[in-house]
Amino acid sequence: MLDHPVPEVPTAAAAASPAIRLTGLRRHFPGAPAPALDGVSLEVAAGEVFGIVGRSGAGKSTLIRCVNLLERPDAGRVEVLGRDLTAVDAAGLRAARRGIGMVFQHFNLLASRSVAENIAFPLEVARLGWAEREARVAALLPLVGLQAKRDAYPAQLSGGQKQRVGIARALASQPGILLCDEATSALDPETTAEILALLADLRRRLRLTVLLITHEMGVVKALCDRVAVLEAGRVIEQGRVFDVFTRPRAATTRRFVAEVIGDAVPPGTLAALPPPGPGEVRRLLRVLFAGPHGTRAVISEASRRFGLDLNILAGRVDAIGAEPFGIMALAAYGAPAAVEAAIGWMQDLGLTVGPLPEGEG
Ligand SMILES: Nc1ncnc2c1ncn2[C@@H]1O[C@H](COP(=O)(O)OP(=O)(O)OP(=O)(O)O)[C@@H](O)[C@H]1O
Repeated sequence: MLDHPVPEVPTAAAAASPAIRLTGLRRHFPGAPAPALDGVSLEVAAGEVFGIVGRSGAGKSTLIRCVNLLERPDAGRVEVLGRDLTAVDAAGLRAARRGIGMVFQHFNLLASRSVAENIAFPLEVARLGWAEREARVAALLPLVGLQAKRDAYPAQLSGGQKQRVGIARALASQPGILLCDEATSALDPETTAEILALLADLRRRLRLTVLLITHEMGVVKALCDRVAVLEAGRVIEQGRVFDVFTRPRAATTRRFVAEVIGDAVPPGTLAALPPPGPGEVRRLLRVLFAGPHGTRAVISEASRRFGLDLNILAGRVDAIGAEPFGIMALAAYGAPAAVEAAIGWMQDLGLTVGPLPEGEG
């Protein structure tokens, strides 16, 4: 087990102060037509895993690099564990950076150094003695499952093994905060799942605060407690992963979550639906059930009680963390009053019922 400093029991005030607080960050690269960051404010609580998702060019890399000031914002504050890093001197910044580990998409290992030597590298830079470095490396290798690869060189490792080295190196200085810059984007799906499981395990064991950026909602779903969606340098939506996934507000967020939520209506489905019969309406609905019960029983009971035809266009029962949910796209056919009554009945049961968002299908 890694001899990792266990955080002191937080006082009420300390528990309330975030591990990372970004306020009004702006970064406009010279000559660029628009700012990469355009007033980003975020708080990451101690011990949480916070994901930032966005398309290519949204500003994710710039944002995460601002947290340890690899990138200096033009304006705004970067507070880590209560210290404003934009205001500290070079020595203060070096010390603060030792408390912030970083994992990179392309691993950034030194090819001429063995696994153990790569992991020890930041400790050499920090001028730790040999015995202490050896002890840290010996504790980290089993933690990332690389005991057998101690003396191997990066060229002899798979992508997943390389990233395990990258993670161990990031943890070598026993940081409380881990930044992950697209840590699984260069890996295949199976290896991605292994690395995500490793990060989840390490986060729990070492009580890490994790800030990660990704363009994959699957990563957010697997690992994060909260998520922010970045678009054109701005946060357009943020919240608990469960809430953002099940009730996305922005169109961009809906497109992102559709990848993993699986309630997207297959193309052409709506055009192929029959028209409503005489005296009937057709309502296209999105029904969300958050809780331990399935949606299907509710749907069939609504159909019987209100004499409706309910055509399921897409749907899925899933869970985010320990929170199960069911989500469905429906075409409801029936008398107008009966359709309204059925919607009211489902809402009374605690389901969220709304129109199918524009552009579906
Ligand atoms: N060093 C730089 N000089 C000039 N422009 C830059 C620089 N770094 C980033 N940019 C620009 O800033 C914007 C945001 O880039 P950034 O890399 O932060 O986005 P991203 O969301 O991480 O994208 P990706 O997923 O493709 O890496 C882009 O328009 C990019 O071209």
